[in-house]
Amino acid sequence: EYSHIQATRWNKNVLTYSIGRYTRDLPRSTVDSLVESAFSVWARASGLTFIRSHNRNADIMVEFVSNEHGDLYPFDGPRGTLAHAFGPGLGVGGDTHFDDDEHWTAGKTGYNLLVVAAHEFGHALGLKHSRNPHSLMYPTYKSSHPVNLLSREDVANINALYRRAGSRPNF
Ligand SMILES: CC(C)C[C@H](CS(C)(=N)=N)C(=O)N[C@H]1Cc2cn(c3ccccc23)CCCCCCNC1=O
Ligand SMILES: [Ca+2]
Ligand SMILES: [Zn+2]
Ligand SMILES: [Zn+2]
Repeated sequence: EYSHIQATRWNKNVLTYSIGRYTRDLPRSTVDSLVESAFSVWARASGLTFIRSHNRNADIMVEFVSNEHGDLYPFDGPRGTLAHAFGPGLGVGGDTHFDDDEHWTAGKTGYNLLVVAAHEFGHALGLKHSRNPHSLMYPTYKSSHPVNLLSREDVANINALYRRAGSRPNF
């Protein structure tokens, strides 16, 4: 079990991710593109770069698992908790798990993978929950979010954590 060295933010601008176990609810290519889209939501707002890798020592491991799955946070069957993500750090840091007892979809029925993944990756980057129901980081699932998912508050919070990483100084 990793001794999870919890950090408040990543100390690098380029992060790798790898997808392990998939869900049977969606074609793999659909999962790949929804995960990529969820990362790009945060990339646009933070200046961070996310690169997909195919080995298990990526910064962020993305997996669909159910019930007991090897960390201290077993899932709970259908509904209830939909997913969780560890905050920035070595080893298990950033790792994101989706409860495969949920019905994952790319649309309005079931739980929309893009919406949930974008919320989880917010946690994986170091964001906490927001009390603003319009925020993507609100603690409960909402199927309807604006097209680009992030509220002004989400953008402000990710900017506070990663001041537009990689941007040029304005002189
Ligand atoms: C915001 C999500 C994408 C991620 C969060 C998990 S996390 C760690 N990443 N913040 C989540 O799963 N929240 C629960 C919160 C929740 C709502 N209820 C629950 C009943 C039992 C347990 C949890 C819940 C009431 C019934 C509805 C259950 C289905 C929807 N579940 C939720 O919205
Ligand atoms: Ca569940
Ligand atoms: Zn887990
Ligand atoms: Zn959350």
